[in-house]
Formats: sequence, structure tokens, C-alpha cells
Amino acid sequence: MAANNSDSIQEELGEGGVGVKHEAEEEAEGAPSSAAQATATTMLPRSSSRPQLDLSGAAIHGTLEDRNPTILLPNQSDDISHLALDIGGSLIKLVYFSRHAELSTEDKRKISTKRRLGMFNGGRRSYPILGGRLHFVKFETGKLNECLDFISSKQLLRGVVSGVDSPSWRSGAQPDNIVIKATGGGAYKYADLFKERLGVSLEKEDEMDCLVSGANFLLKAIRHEAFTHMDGHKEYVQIDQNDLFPFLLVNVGSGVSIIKVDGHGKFQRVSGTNVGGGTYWGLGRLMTKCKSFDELLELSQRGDNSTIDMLVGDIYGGLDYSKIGLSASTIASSFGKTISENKELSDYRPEDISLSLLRMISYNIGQISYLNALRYGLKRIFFGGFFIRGHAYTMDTISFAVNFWSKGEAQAMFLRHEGFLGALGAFMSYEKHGLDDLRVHHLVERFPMGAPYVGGKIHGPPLGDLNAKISWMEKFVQKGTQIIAPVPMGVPATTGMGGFERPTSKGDILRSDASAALNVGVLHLVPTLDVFPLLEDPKTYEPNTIDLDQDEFKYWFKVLSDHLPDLVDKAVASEGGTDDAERRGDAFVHAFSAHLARLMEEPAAYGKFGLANLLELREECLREFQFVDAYISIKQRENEASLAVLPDLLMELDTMNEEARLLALIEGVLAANIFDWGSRACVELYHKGTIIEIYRMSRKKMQRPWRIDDFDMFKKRMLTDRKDQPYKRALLFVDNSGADVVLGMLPLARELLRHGTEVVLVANSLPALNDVTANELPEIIAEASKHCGILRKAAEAGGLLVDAMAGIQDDLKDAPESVPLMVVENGCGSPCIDFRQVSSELAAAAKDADLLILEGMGRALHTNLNARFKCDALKLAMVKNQRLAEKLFNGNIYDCICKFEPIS
Ligand SMILES: Nc1ncnc2c1ncn2[C@@H]1O[C@H](COP(=O)(O)OP(=O)(O)OP(=O)(O)O)[C@@H](O)[C@H]1O
Ligand SMILES: CC(C)(CO)[C@@H](O)C(=O)NCCC(=O)O
Ligand SMILES: [Mn+2]
Repeated sequence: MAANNSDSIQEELGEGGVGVKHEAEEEAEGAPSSAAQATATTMLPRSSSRPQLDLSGAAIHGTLEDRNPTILLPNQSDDISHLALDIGGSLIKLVYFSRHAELSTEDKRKISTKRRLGMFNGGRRSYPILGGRLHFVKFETGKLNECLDFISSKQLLRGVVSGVDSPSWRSGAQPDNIVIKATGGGAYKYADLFKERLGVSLEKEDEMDCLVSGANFLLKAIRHEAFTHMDGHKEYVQIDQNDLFPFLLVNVGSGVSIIKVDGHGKFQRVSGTNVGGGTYWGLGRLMTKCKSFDELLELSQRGDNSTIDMLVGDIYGGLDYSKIGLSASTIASSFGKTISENKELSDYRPEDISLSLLRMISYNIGQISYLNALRYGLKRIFFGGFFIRGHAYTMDTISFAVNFWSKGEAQAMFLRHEGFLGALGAFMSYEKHGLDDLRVHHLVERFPMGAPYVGGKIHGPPLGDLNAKISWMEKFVQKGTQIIAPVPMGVPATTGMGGFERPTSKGDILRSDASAALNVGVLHLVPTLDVFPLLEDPKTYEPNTIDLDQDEFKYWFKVLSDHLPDLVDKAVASEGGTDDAERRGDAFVHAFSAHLARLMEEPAAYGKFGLANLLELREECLREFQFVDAYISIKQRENEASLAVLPDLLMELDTMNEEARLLALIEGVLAANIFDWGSRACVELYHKGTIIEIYRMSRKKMQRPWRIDDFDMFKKRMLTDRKDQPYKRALLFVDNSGADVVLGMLPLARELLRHGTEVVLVANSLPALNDVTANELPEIIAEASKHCGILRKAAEAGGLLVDAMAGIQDDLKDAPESVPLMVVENGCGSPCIDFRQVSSELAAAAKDADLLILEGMGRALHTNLNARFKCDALKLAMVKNQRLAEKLFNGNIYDCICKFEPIS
């Protein structure tokens, strides 16, 4: 049985440690925030392998009294290189691409690492795709002027030049040369108006072509795009690229187009129906006097269609007509009850009318789609178009019809970017932007701060700056805008005989159109991301170890909420504790809490969401309010404190024999992993002792066997089986700053170097909690090298000492004989790692690696505990969360995990 040392850790510190000041705190007391700032400003330029946070979050405009205030999109300083439109009978859809401001990130360390990894000269792939962001916006066709204003106020035409395929979009374009791609009937109808008002020509693209290429792009490039929706339950479907075609695409716009898709560019419009979204909205408006589509949809949620529709039971005296499979509650005739002679329109409730109408039209579309699927032997039907509106009841009705008539043979699926197929397709039709080459791993979807909030329409002039964004957040708070209930999950009961009851809606307010558009997120295109080449099977790889279901989410909601006050204190202090920082801190808390609340209501609101995504969302949210590195001063003082005792530790290790030393090293990694500011239990410990005291105590308490203890197997591999065949290259995924990396991972790296193994330290590109970043490592290593020849030689050989240590030249020819120690960034800014999207630098480093060491809870437990690799893997972590320990290992907090997975 593995030892449980949790109580004794608390005890020991409770006695010996109380009242003892944090060692480094004392040192830092003199000038706490200025030290932090000094580092912040001398930091190397930020990595661009994950984009900077999108600053295009929405902002509120108008008076506080408005129920649906207008939402403004803040300024976009980036270049706009492409813009495409789909102008339909009801709505205008606009997709535009903004390029990241290119940061120069090629510091010396990176250049020399890249050279070593063979990333230059042939080894380096050339990226035809630009990094940037795809934005999705829509307007009512009847308010075309708002769309024109939006385009000019956001300067979307700036940089778009004549000859749209020219890559030189920055050079000054003459307005009268500008050509943009457009599809939908309005591309013809309004061409002159665009020319007149904006001076642009619309290059027309075929509407069906665009729908198909938009759908194909989404199904290929977006991981969680398609989902089923049955009985109120939403489930994302994994699309197999090799088994995608043929399928039926049903676009439900004003009218409905039904297209059989056989491949890229291979399709046929096989049918359509004039009973579509325009019919629902138009008839609904006439009959209910609703002022907006959403109002009409919202009404339906409180409706009872049995007052309008003639049911089988109405005809059969309350009985089922079971012989032909019809239950009493099945609609026999939509609107059939309104034949009653003594009733006028005003005698019916608008709610009931809206529901009957919605049901009639959705059901009809489902049925016609099924018939066409049957006609061509297709099993999969994808539904798009804005009629769907992410509305649970609409989707359930369509799914019900497809499922009922096909007897479960055919499946209805919906697309998250439902209404943007045509606009995306028009966008794709630009040549040479390289987007056809985009793969799933190049795209990161982000949900800017506006996403959880509810507002009116998205349009209007741009908002200036961060300050304006914060005011927006403050306005929301003042106004007390609560997070409004999600699209209700209809839980229609069926009798199993075709009956389909009315929706039992959860909330009574429809999530507004604006926020629904925001829920689509902003797609960040990051061409430098790659799939980690050592994943055994990228197709079946799932980073998250535990499914974030409602129950699990509730738990993490509390953990993250409880942690917020402390986090924001640190964040504000890291920015000097100024009034401005305080304001940003408040805004951050509101924004992140809003995201949490939104996800609590609907865990699938932003696509399939795991714990890794949730933890990353918090970091992104900090970055959105320009908190560059909340833990910077903690990281610094812990690094210093640990570096001070490193020489003694190394000396002690060197007195041991090889076997004892290897054990001491692994023990050291596990013990030092206790320094984790993301774990509440550990943060409490930190008040009870100095870093070194805690580290020593943590080591002393180590008792084998650990909860998972493959150490002997690892030792055998290292010291017996293949002693003369050491690992060629080890990738060490490091976790926290301070003792964790300095006293844990660095000594282990040193031992591997000693065995002749090249070591690549893999660290975060962007800060997350107190994790060490790739930018910070060279300085730490340089400091450690002062006391250790092995590290120094290896670091020199790895080109690490160029910037950090004066007097040492980066001259490869004169480099001393040693295997190199290198540092690469992982492409993430999160405490977890998703191996489907890592930096190209890491992917290159992985090519020759035969050992992976994943360290820490985020990378080895929350994610990747069950991941299988093409080479040996060692997963090391201390479990610093009681629930996780119980769930994963039937264990206890502070249990240790040493999981070795050799490939043979
Ligand atoms: N805010 C909204 N205003 C108007 N209609 C909306 C709104 N939101 C959703 N809809 C629904 O979406 C439909 C329009 O969908 P979509 O934008 O896909 O079609 P369209 O391109 O305008 O039409 P078509 O392709 O037939 O020309 C409307 O008819 C209505 O049913
Ligand atoms: C006319 C279009 C293609 C315009 O988008 C669309 O509204 C539609 O497919 N209407 C249905 C027409 C029909 O096939 O009966
Ligand atoms: Mn359309």
C-alpha cells in the first residue's frame, strides 16, 4: 500500500513551521513590486507560437437602461487582409481575417536551438499561411447601412488591395481598386450600393459552391464543429476525415437548399424548400406582432401547441392510433384547430402560435431532408443556416423528424458556425491565402470577454482601448446584467410512437443573438502549431484525463472561484498595485466569473470543454486584461531561494552511488513538485514554512512505494538493461518555477547529461500560474551553471549561455565536448498540455527523442495521464488535490506518481 503522508505534512509544518517567515519574502520585502517590474520589462519578446489574446472582445454601447444594448467591437489594430460577405434574403454574414502584429521572437537562444534541431535549411517548413484571426459578424439585410458603417468604421478595407489575391495587402490601396468576395443574392442586388458607398467591387461567388466549401472547411478544420442534439442533449461528434463524404447539407436560411455533397467541390443541389426561416419569421411576425426574430423564438418557449395544432388524440377521442404507430399526442394537422369558426387570431396566445409555427416548419424541414437522404442513400445530414439559431427546440424537432422517419438510420447533425457557411466559403475562395492548407492543429478558438454577456446587435464604430473595454465591463456590473439563461434545453417527452411533447424550457429568456454570435468565438490561426510527432495515435488522443461533466465542473467552479481573490491580488501586485491595475483586476474577476457562470449553465457552450481548456481560459482572461505575469515576483524569489541551496544539493548527490542517486533524484522531483500555486492545499502550506523547509520536509516524508511506483522499472532501464545504450535525447517537460525546476528537474537533467543523453527542457511559451517559461529558463540555467561544470558545458553546447552569461561566446566550433542541454517552448500558455497543438520547435525537437519526462499535475495528471507515446515516457507528479487523488488513484492528497511506460 502506498503511504499516505498528508496528515503528517500538515502536522510537521504546523509545529515546526508556524510563525516562520517565508524565506524569500524577507529578501523581497525591500522593494517588492519594483523587482517584479524590472523583470517584466527586461523579459525577452513574447513567443508568438500561441497568439496574444484577441483584443476584439465586444463592448457595450448605449444607455444602461436598454434591455438589449448595442455591442461594439473594440479596435482592431491588426492588418485586415481579407474580408468576405454572404448577403442573404434575411441576414448579411461577414467573415474577416485580421493578422497578428508580427512580433520579433527570434532571440539568440531560439536561433541557436533551431539550428541544432535542424529547423533551418530544409528542416524548416515554410508556412504559406499567415497567423491571424478569423472573426464572424452578422447584420440584418434590411439594415444594410449598419453593415456598411461597420466595414468603414473598422477600416476593414484598409489593406485590401486590387487584385485580391495579391499578398501585398499592406501597400496603400486605391479605394476604387478594391475587390471583395461576396456570395448570396445580395452580392448581385447590392453590388452598386457597395460601389457607391464604399468604392468596392463585389466579386461574386456561387452561393452553393460557397455553402459547400464553407461546410467542408469547418468539418475539416474545427475540432468540435458538428454535434447532435436529441431530447435536449447536445453531443459533439468526431468527424473522420476519411469517411466524411457523401453527406447531405441542408442550409436553412430564408429558404432552404438541400445539397448532396460528394467531396471537395463535388456536389449537387438536389432539392430545396420555400418553407424555411423566412416563413417562420414572416408568418410569425404577422400573427404575433413580434418585433424581432428572437422575440418570436422566445415566445415559443412558453407556448403550448396543442391549443393550435390538431392532435391525433383530438381526432381519435384521446386514443393513440397505434396500428400505424401514432400516439395521441402526435400532431395530426398543424394549425388544424384554428379551423374553429368562433375564434379569431386574437383569441389565440402568441406563444402558442409561435410554437406551432416553429414546430411545423422545423418538422417539415427534417422530414424533407430525410426524404432526400433516403433518395440518395445518405446517412448523415448536416444542418446549417441561421434559422437553427442554436435553438434547442428547433434542433430537437429536426432531429426527431429525421430519427423518427428513418427509424434511427439517419442522423441529424448541426454546425456551431451554422449561419456562416456561405461567408466562410466566399472567404475560402480567395486564392493564395493558404487557408486550404489549414489543419485542425493550426486553429485555436478563443472566447473573448464579451462572450458570456448578453447584449443587442453587434455593430458600430470601434472602441478605442483597454480602458474602454474595462468601462464596458464596469457598465455591465453596474447594470447588474446577470448571465442570462442559456438556450433552453427542451426535454421533449416522446411516447415512442411518434408523439413529441411540448418543450419544457429551462430558462425563459433566449440567449441573445449577439452573444450567440460571440459564442462562435474568434478563430486564431496559428500556422506554427504542430501535432506532437511522438503521439502514438493522434486520432484517438484525448488530452483531458477526466471528463468535465456537470458534477466535475461544479467542483472546479468552486475551486477556481475560491482561488480568484488570491489570484487577483497577485495579478494586481504584479502590475505595481496601481489604481489602473486594480480596475483591470476587477474587470478580470468579472469577466472570468462570467465565463464560469456561463459554462456552469451549459458546459458545452464553447464547444467540448475539458479542464485543460478551463485552466487555459483563466490564463487567457488574465492576458486579456493585460496581466502579463501574475506570479512574477513569487517565481523570482523562489528561483533565488532554490538556486542558493542547489550547490549543496548537487554536492550531496555526488557523494551517492549511481543507484541511490537516481532514487534521490526522482524523489527530489516528486518532493519539489509540492510548490504549486495552483493548489490551494499547498498555498496554505507555504504560510507555514520557508521554501527550503517545505522542500526538506516534503522529501523526508516521501515513502515508497508511491501510489504508482514504477521506479524500479525505470532504474533497471537506466542502470542495467541498456546501460551502454543510454537514451539519445530526453524531453523534460518542466512545471513550476523555484524548487520544482531548480531542485527537482535540473538535477535530473544533469544526471541524464552525465549518461550522455541530450536533454531538451520543454517549458511554457507564456506564463501560467507559477510555471516556469521557456524565456526564463536560460537565466536560471546560467545561474545553476555557475556551480556545476556538467550543466555549464551542456548549456554551452546547447547555446543556452549566449544571452545570459557574459564572456561566453556562442561559437559552436569551439564548444566543449558535451551533449547539449537545450530549451524549447511548448507553444502553450496553460498549466496543461494538449499534444495536438505544440510549437513547431518542440515538434522538431521530438524527432530524435527517445525519452519523455512529463512532470507535474497539469501535464502528467490532469492531462496526458493516459496518453501513449511512440517512445518511453516517465510521468512524475505529486497529487495535490484530494478529489483528484481519490478519483484517479483511490489515493490521498500528497500521494506521488512515478509512472514509467517503456515502449518495449
Ligand atoms: N436576428 C435575426 N434576424 C432575422 N432572422 C433571423 C435572425 N436570427 C435568425 N434568423 C433566422 O435565420 C433566417 C436567415 O438565415 P440565413 O442568414 O442563413 O439565411 P439568408 O442567407 O438570409 O437567406 P437565403 O440564403 O435564403 O438568402 C431568417 O429567415 C430567420 O428565420
Ligand atoms: C434562393 C436561395 C438559394 C437563396 O439563398 C434560398 O433561399 C433557397 O434555397 N430557397 C428555396 C427555393 C426552393 O428550392 O424551393
Ligand atoms: Mn443564404
